[in-house]
Amino acid sequence: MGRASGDHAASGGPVTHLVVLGISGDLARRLLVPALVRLQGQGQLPPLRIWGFGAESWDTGELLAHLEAALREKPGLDLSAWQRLKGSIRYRNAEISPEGLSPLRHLEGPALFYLALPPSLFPKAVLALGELNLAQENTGWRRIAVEKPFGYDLASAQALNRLLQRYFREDQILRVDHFLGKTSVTNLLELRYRNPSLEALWERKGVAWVEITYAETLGLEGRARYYEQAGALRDMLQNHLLQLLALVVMEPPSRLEAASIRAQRAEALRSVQTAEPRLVVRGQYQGYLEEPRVAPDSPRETFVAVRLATHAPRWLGVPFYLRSGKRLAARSGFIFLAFHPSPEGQRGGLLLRLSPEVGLDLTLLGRGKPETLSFRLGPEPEFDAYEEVLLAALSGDLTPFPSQEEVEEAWRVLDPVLKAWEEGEPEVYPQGSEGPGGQMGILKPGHAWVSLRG
Ligand SMILES: NC(=O)C1=CN([C@@H]2O[C@H](COP(=O)(O)OP(=O)(O)OC[C@H]3O[C@@H](n4cnc5c(N)ncnc54)[C@H](OP(=O)(O)O)[C@@H]3O)[C@@H](O)[C@H]2O)C=CC1
Ligand SMILES: O=C1O[C@H](COP(=O)(O)O)[C@@H](O)[C@H](O)[C@H]1O
Repeated sequence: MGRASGDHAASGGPVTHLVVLGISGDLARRLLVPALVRLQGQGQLPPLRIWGFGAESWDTGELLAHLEAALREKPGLDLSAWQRLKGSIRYRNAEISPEGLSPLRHLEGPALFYLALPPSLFPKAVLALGELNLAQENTGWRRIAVEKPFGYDLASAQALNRLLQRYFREDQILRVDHFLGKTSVTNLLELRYRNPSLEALWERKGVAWVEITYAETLGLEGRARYYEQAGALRDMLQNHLLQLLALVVMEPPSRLEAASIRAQRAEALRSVQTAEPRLVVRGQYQGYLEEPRVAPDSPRETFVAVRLATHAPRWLGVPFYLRSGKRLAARSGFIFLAFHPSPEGQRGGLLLRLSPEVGLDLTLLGRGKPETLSFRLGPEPEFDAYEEVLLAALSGDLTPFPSQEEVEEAWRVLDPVLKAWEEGEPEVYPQGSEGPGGQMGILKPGHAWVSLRG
């Protein structure tokens, strides 16, 4: 690794350092580096110097070959942008410790430290960067991006926040939740903010229940080492799904800007009542125990469903059903607001499609059968979720990053479930199904999950 100080781009502007801890891992290969290449192709990146650290005993050439092989599998990616970007990447095989990261000691200029590491290494990484004084902004801004899951439970998340705050200010800390970078998710906020009339419907008088589902057909994708530690609750529910819930529950922000949006999301999460373990269901797909690197008696859940409630006056008495799982019948992410039934018992609703399609279906009742109007919202997304995350991180826009309070409130909601799950085991469900039958048991009478088969 060469010198890391006093760099200037050919244009004369200061170089931004992007330090990726864990650049040899799956996230970097499949999501972060392709996002960087696309941004490079669109001319969105400042002059960058990328310092990659990983546990593989490679040299820079070997890392580049590994990244390039993955990029070649991505259809439509502009490889000429990769040719321009790759010259700025340097790799080092090092331990995550002050000694291992010591080549960064004399880094000068603005820098983003991105923790693309197993979550168990986050504390070590923060400590190492802090002890090397890399949070100090004497020569340019400094930020740290911490991937999810942020902590393992409430106590570990609080400890990680304390450790971060020993070295970094809150506005230097970026807790990554890539769902907040999805256009389909930002659309939700825009929809509410730009259509104040919708707010009359967006509450208990208009809505009987809310369902938030993120179903995947994918399985472990070679991530057993991580998933065996995490499971569906920590992988999807604590972060992505509770953030979606916050965007539904919150009062619209007074302005579409980071401070206002983060404050409203935090307030919404604060209003959510602590989960009751009897209203949570965990499932495991048949065959999970035979996956490579999975313990033969693993209790890890690949599906979770929960019924939650909030004290927010707007939503008092309205149940929120959240679920996510792997190897289910369909890839389908959506938020469904079920309207109150007609006197004959029929129901309309508003379905916000998040994945794979993005849009909105409004079902209303007439004399015949219910009619559905489908809309697309907004233009084709300009950037994908990780592109948005990287752009925001590099520009210092905190909007897509949950605050300390948001992550801690989300853990507070789920902590009793983690404790209850120290005993018992998940219900097995067939691959390609709607998930474990037990999810029906948490619904209130007359309520139903939206079928994944459409
Ligand atoms: N992969 C994904 O799809 C997503 C991942 N994330 C998050 O991103 C983070 C990283 O995940 P992912 O890339 O999948 O994990 P991986 O296990 O694939 O990669 C982790 C990286 O950390 C390195 N590493 C592991 N142990 C050490 C060590 N002791 N010292 C130095 N480096 C080490 C690995 O090196 P080596 O490869 O050489 O072992 C690798 O570069 C996690 O927080 C995850 O939750 C978030 C969203 C999606
Ligand atoms: O963070 C994660 O998200 C993905 C699902 O998100 P998507 O944007 O790829 O649809 C999930 O597969 C993965 O397990 C989880 O870590």
